[in-house]
Amino acid sequence: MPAVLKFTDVVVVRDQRTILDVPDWSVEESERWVVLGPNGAGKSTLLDLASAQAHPTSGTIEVLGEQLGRTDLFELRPRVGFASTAMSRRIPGNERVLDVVMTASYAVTGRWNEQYDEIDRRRALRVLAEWQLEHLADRTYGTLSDGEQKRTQIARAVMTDPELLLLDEPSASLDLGARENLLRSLSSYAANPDAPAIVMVTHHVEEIPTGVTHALLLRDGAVQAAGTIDETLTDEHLSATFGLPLHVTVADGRYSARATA
Ligand SMILES: Nc1ncnc2c1ncn2[C@@H]1O[C@H](COP(=O)(O)OP(=O)(O)OP(=O)(O)O)[C@@H](O)[C@H]1O
Repeated sequence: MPAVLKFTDVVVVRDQRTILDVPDWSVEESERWVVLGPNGAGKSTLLDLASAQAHPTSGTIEVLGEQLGRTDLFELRPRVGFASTAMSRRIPGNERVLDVVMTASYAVTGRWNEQYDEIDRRRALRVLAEWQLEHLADRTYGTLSDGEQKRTQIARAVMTDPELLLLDEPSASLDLGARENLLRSLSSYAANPDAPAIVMVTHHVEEIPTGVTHALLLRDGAVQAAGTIDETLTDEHLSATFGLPLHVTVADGRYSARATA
């Protein structure tokens, strides 16, 4: 079984500056990764590569066993679920929530003339129910709260039954209750052995759902540490990543961090 994601000697250069340098990183099917790092560390760039939205300047990337640059992206992309604020901005505000989720089957945003099967509709309704959104199926996307929009983005990302799920800051900007509810949903989704491999980006260790197995820490485009979450999310690695002395605590599978000086 090949790795779900494999980066080898990957370098991304923009404006003559190296914004990402990942010599060796792979994600296996059963793994759930969190990618942490300060603003500008290269986290979104990493997800753009993993979702086959961008190519590296050098190095090789294999997504679901297919090497970028040697594969048909239109076949590959539907196999990868991707939820991010950038994707959210492409969703028309007047689109019905059910359609936002259903159009994922056709890799489009904004309903046009596609013919949808009853099977797509039933699946979309099931996915909406799984993410506690069924009561909002007929609402328009633009009228949803931030928390409801985040859930809808994730529902859309899982609609195609992806083999890899990428989440860019799924709980950013949510209030405490909405964040905790979303983290609970993500934890139970991740706990299902049939769930795909997950790579989730966040700025805050408090936003890591229970069940995450691995962590990749980035600073200025470079990997500070990567591996199992308990070996990676240490005081030493986190302090080096964020550039100040930090103390990490874990309680019931949830992490928190605070400055020590
Ligand atoms: N097309 C581009 N041209 C020039 N610089 C770029 C380009 N895309 C990204 N960058 C720069 O690369 C760096 C990494 O950006 P990226 O968005 O991946 O970081 P990030 O870790 O996701 O940041 P944040 O947490 O603020 O979202 C930043 O300094 C950004 O300004």
